[in-house]
Amino acid sequence: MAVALLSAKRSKDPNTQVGACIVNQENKIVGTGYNRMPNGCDGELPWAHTGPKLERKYIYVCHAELNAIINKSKADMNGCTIYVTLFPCNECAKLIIQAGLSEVVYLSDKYHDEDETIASRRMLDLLTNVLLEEWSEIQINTPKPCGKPSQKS
Ligand SMILES: Nc1nc(=O)n([C@H]2C[C@H](O)[C@@H](COP(=O)(O)O)O2)cc1CO
Ligand SMILES: [Zn+2]
Repeated sequence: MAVALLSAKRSKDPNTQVGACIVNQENKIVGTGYNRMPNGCDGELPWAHTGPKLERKYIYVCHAELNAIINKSKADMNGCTIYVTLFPCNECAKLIIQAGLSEVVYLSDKYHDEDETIASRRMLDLLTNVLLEEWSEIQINTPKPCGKPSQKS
């Protein structure tokens, strides 16, 4: 989950940064991702979360889970676990299931009562091999940059 949190830090979403990390049965990392615009579209699409539908991020952004699955280094993800900093939406739940992942570990569930989350839970709960766990709060302390302090005359 700490790696998922670190990945989230790369997101340019000004409102919600989400990170995901997929590990195999030996706990080796096989993919990471964060919410971002499709490749090559950075800076061209809106990050707003209000306003007209086509000027809001939602129809463009690739979710962290999608990116982690796409970035995977392993052909087969059966039996893998996905650590994600925010409970998956319905579209990502479908991807997670179809990719053969066995376990979902999440940190925040801030959209618990949204239809997308309810639908996601419904699908994930249907699979007995998908476990949902809540993590206690973890904090990453960003180290101060090393190197010489700039010299002022
Ligand atoms: N599990 C998730 N993975 C994600 O990558 N996201 C992304 C989509 C948006 O970029 C952002 C949510 O924006 P907001 O509605 O909190 O301003 O998080 C959202 C969810 C929640 O469904
Ligand atoms: Zn999603």
